[in-house]
Amino acid sequence: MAHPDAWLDEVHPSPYAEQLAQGFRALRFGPALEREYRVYVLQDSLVLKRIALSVAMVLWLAFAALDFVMVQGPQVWGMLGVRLVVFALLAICAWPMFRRDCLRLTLPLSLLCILALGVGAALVVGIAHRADPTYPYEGLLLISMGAYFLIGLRLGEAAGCALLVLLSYVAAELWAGLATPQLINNCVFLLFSNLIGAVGCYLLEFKSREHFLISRLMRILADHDSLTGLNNRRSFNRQFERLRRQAQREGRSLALLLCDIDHFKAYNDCYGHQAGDGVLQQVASLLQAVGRRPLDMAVRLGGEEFAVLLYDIGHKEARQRAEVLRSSLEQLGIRHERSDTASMLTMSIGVACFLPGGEGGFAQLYEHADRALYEAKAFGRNQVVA
Ligand SMILES: Nc1nc2c(ncn2[C@@H]2O[C@H](COP(=O)(O)OP(=O)(O)OP(=O)(O)O)[C@@H](O)[C@H]2O)c(=O)[nH]1
Repeated sequence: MAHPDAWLDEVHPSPYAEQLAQGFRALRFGPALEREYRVYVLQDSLVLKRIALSVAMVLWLAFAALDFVMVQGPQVWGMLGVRLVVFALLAICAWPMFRRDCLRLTLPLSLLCILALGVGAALVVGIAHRADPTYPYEGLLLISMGAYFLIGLRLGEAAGCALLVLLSYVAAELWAGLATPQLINNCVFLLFSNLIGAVGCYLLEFKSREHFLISRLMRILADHDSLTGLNNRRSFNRQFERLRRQAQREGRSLALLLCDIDHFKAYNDCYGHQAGDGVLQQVASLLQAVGRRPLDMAVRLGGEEFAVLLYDIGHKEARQRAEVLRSSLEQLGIRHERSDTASMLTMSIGVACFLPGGEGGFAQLYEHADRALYEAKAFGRNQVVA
């Protein structure tokens, strides 16, 4: 039976596959992936954080109403004062949290809100316990569980907040003069609840990290050809439109090289399909070398047809690059005794260009390059037509 992680071989080398194979029990990736994951978590939990903040504000007001019912005496005004300050702080945090461009602020604001709720609740309990030691303290549990499960914090952040809330509670109870056995009992209860929260939060974060890595790998698998590792037609179609718009915006040109190996059927028939696969991989490496800048793109369109999209390159230079590509395959000297064109494997290339300010879309550029490729084949193969 195949090893359950055998599929990772298909996406090697990839930092996501390597991290998945290495494991992440300490809930930490390598520095670059860790940065990417943190941005992903922030984006992913933004809606959750907004909902949690709205619910917290409503509940906080409901608890304020409950204070009125449960506590008779002047302390209620102190409790309400604390509730009011915390509510005002939540309202101030809510404003940037609901703006579109708030991503940078969401983590510090979430931490501030949960700490304000926790320390505020501990203070309210302390004020109440000075007069009535039977006043419930379990609201603190809700806040700790919210930190662990509700607002999309990572384990370290959630546990840090819950610990500070617990310490504030102890300080408030010492100030209130709560009997030591009751304080110990309450603290043990809160500590055990924190333990359960931390274990649950660890498992959630572990799954979230695993999901992050697997979803990135799935995207790579969906966008790349498994034999050559080049982009496939689907990602080419999608990214072409993005690059075309960028080229138009920046007044740059865009060149498309359509490449087709000559007499590849005959090569397969003569040397076998596996040797043919090896050749496709070698050709892919040549294409990658030609389209190696960040905005270039090397693609396997299907079978023995490839494309290279070159950003910010004019007609003349595109033709030169195509010529380099054609001759680099020739120079590999892969024997092809059944070729009518040459004694070695060759390819034909059609070139077309989008010039700044030019009209037309993908279909038009592709049609021009395809026509040029057809001519290269018709004129005898192993050549570039632009
Ligand atoms: N080894 C291998 N062969 C493939 C793969 N995909 C497609 N092919 C083969 O590529 C060949 C393409 O043949 P044709 O379309 O007739 O083209 P050609 O023989 O190169 O002829 P010209 O393009 O006119 O020079 C077919 O024999 C396909 O079986 C692949 O993944 N691996």
